[in-house]
Amino acid sequence: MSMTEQQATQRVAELHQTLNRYNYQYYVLDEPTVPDAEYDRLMRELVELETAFPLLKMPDSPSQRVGGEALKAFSQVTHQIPMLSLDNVFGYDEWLAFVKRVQDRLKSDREIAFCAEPKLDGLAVSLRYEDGLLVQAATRGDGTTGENITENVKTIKSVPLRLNGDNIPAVIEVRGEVFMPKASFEQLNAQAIQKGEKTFANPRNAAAGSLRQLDSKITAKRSLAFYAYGLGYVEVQGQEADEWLSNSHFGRLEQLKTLGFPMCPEVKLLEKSADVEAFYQDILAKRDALSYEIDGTVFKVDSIELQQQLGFVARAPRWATAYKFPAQEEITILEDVEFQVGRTGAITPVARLKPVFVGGVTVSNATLHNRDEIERLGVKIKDTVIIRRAGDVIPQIVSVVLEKRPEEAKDVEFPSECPVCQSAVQRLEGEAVLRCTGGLFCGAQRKEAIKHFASRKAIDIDGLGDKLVEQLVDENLIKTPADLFSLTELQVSTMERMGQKSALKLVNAIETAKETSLAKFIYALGIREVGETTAANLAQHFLTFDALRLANAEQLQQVPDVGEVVARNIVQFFAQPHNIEVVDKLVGIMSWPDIEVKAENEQPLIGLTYVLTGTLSQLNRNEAKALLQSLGAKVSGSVSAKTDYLVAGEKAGSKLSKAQELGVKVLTEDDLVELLKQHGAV
Ligand SMILES: NC(=O)c1ccc[n+]([C@@H]2O[C@H](COP(=O)([O-])OP(=O)(O)OC[C@H]3O[C@@H](n4cnc5c(N)ncnc54)[C@H](O)[C@@H]3O)[C@@H](O)[C@H]2O)c1
Ligand SMILES: [Zn+2]
Repeated sequence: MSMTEQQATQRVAELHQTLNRYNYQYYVLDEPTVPDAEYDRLMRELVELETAFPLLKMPDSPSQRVGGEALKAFSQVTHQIPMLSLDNVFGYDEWLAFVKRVQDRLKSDREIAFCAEPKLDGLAVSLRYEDGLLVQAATRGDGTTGENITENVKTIKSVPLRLNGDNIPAVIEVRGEVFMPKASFEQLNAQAIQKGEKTFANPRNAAAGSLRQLDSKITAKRSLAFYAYGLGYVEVQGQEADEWLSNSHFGRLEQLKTLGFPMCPEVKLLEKSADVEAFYQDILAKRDALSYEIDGTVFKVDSIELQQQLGFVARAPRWATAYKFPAQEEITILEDVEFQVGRTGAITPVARLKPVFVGGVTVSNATLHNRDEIERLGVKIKDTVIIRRAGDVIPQIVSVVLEKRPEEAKDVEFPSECPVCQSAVQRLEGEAVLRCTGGLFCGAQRKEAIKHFASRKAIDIDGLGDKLVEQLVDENLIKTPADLFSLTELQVSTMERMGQKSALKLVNAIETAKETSLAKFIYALGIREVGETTAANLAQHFLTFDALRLANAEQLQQVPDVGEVVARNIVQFFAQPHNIEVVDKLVGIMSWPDIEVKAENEQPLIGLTYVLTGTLSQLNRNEAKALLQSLGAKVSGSVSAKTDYLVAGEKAGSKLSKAQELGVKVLTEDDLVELLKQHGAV
C-alpha cells in the first residue's frame, strides 16, 4: 500500500499516540492492555513508515526510545552507561540478514562467534557493587534514568549482597534480569483470584509489579529470581577495566559466576553463526519445561573488540539481537459464545473466535470454563480479547481489550435448557458449573449413562465393557439404557472383535440382568450424587420405586444420608419428561423382589436422639449419621435437653461443653463403633 506523505504524517501521529499509551501501561503501570504481538506490529509499522518517509522520524519517536519513564515515587538513578533494549528478528531469514549486516559493518565475512542466551521474560536491572558490596540497584527506566529499587532487590535471595573471592573490582555494575518463576507466578495469581484482587497478565508484569513496590516487605513476599547477562560500568584498582575483564562476552559471564552471580544454565558459546538455529530450536523445544518464562533467545557477538567496533544505534546495540519465539498471545474478536455439554452433563461455555494465528497454530475456539470465569473477565460478545495458547494447553482468554469494545457488544447469556437435549439446566449454589438434568436421555451423556447403568455395582451386565458401549452408541444401536434390552445377537455380532459366541453370551447376560434389586436399580439411574449407600437407603425407606419417584424434597430428606442437595438432584431428575420416558421403559422391562420391612426390633435405637461433634477418624460424619439412622436413631445438629447421647470426636468444642452442662451422656468414637457393631450395623 502506498501512502501520500499527508496520510503517512497522520498515521505516524496516531502510532506515536497509541504506542506511547501502551508504553505507559506496560512500563509504568505494569498493566499492559494489548498483547506484545499487537505492540510489535504497530512498532514495525512505525519503523517502516519512518524508513519510507525519513522526515517523519522524530527524535522522540517511540521507535527511538527505550522503555518508559521512571516512576517519580522512587528516587532516580542515572546510569553511567545507558541500559539499552534489543533489536529483534523473527525467523531464520531475518537472522541471516542480521548476520550479514554485522559482517558488512565489520567489512569482513569471517566466522563470528556468538554467545547464545535465552531471552528471559522479566525486567532488566543494574546492580552496582563498590568494594564488593551491593550499594545500588536500579531499573532500566528510559535507559538513561532508572528507579532506585535497592531495598527491594536486597530481598531477592539469588542476588549476592557481597561478592565472592579476593579479586574484586573497585566498582562493578552487573546487569541482568529479575524474573518470577512460573510456579510462583501461578500461585500469586491464584491467590489474587481468591481474594478478588487483580491478577498480573504474565510473569514479566508480575516481576515488574513486585519489584517496583514502595514497600520492600511486599517485594520480599514475592518469589523473584535473578540471572546476570552483562556488565555496565567497571573500575579496577591500578588496572584498565578491559584488561581485568575477559575479552569474550561469554568469558565475562564466567567471571561474574565466580564473583557469585547466578547465570542461566542454558547459556552457551557458539563458535559458528550456523549453530544459532539449532540453539534456537533446542530452547524452543525446552520452553515449556523450563521453570521460568522466556520469549525467545538472544545472540550477542562474543568478541568484546568486535562489539566495540559495531557500537550502538538509538535504542539498541548493533552487536546483539533477540531471536523471538512466535507469539503465545494474540488479539482477536469473540464472535460468539456457545455451550457444550460434557459427558457428565457439565455445560461449559466455549468462545468462538475470529481465527487467529497464535502459539504456532490457527485458533478459533477457546475455553471460558464457567460463569464465574466470564464474570471475572467481564467479557461480552463482539469484544476484542487477548487469547493465549502456550504449549499444548487449550487456548484461554486472558483479558478483554476494553478500549476496543464496540457499541453492539452484548452480554453472554446462559441457557436455561440443555443445548443437546433441551432438559432443564441446574446450577447449584456454590458451584460454578451448570448441568443438564437429562442424564438418562441426553445425547452428550449417553455413553457415560449406559456405562454406569451396566457397571458391576449397578445392573452388572457381564461382558459389556466401556469400549463396547461406545461402539454400540456410535453405531446408533442404543441411545439409552433401555435400548440395551432390545439388542439382538445379530446386531451385537457385527461389533468389532465380537464372535457369535460372545454375542450370544452378552445377550444372555443382558437378559439375566433384568432381575435386580431396587437399590441397584436406583443406583443404576446415575442420579447425581446418589451413590450405592444412598440408593440402598432410598430403597429401604421408600420400599417401592413409585414411592421414591413421587417423593418431594422434604420427604426425601427424611432418608439417612440425603441432604438438601441430593434431594434436589433426585427431584430434578424425575422432573425431566425425557428421563421419565426411559425410566418407564426400564420399569416395564426389569424386576426386583419386594423389600422386607425391617421389623422394629431391627431398629433398636428408635426413640433415641444423637448428636455428632468433633472430628471422627474411623467413619466420616455422614456415614456415622446414616448408620445411626438405619438403627432407628434420630440424629440432630444441636445439643439440647432432648439429646440422649453426644458422640464427641477429636477437638470437640462448644457442643461438648454444652452436653456436659446439661448432663447429656458423652460417647467416644470407639464407643460409637462398638455400639454399631453390637447391632450389626458395621
Ligand atoms: N503489550 C504492550 O503494551 C507492550 C508495551 C511496551 C512494550 N512491550 C513489549 O516489550 C518489548 C520491548 O521491550 P524492551 O525494550 O524491554 O525490549 P525487549 O524485551 O524486546 O528486549 C530487551 C530486554 O530483554 C531483556 N533480556 C532478557 N534476556 C536477556 C539477555 N539474555 N540479554 C540481554 N537482555 C535480555 C532485558 O530486560 C532487556 O532490557 C516489545 O517488543 C513488546 O513486546 C509490550
Ligand atoms: Zn442434555
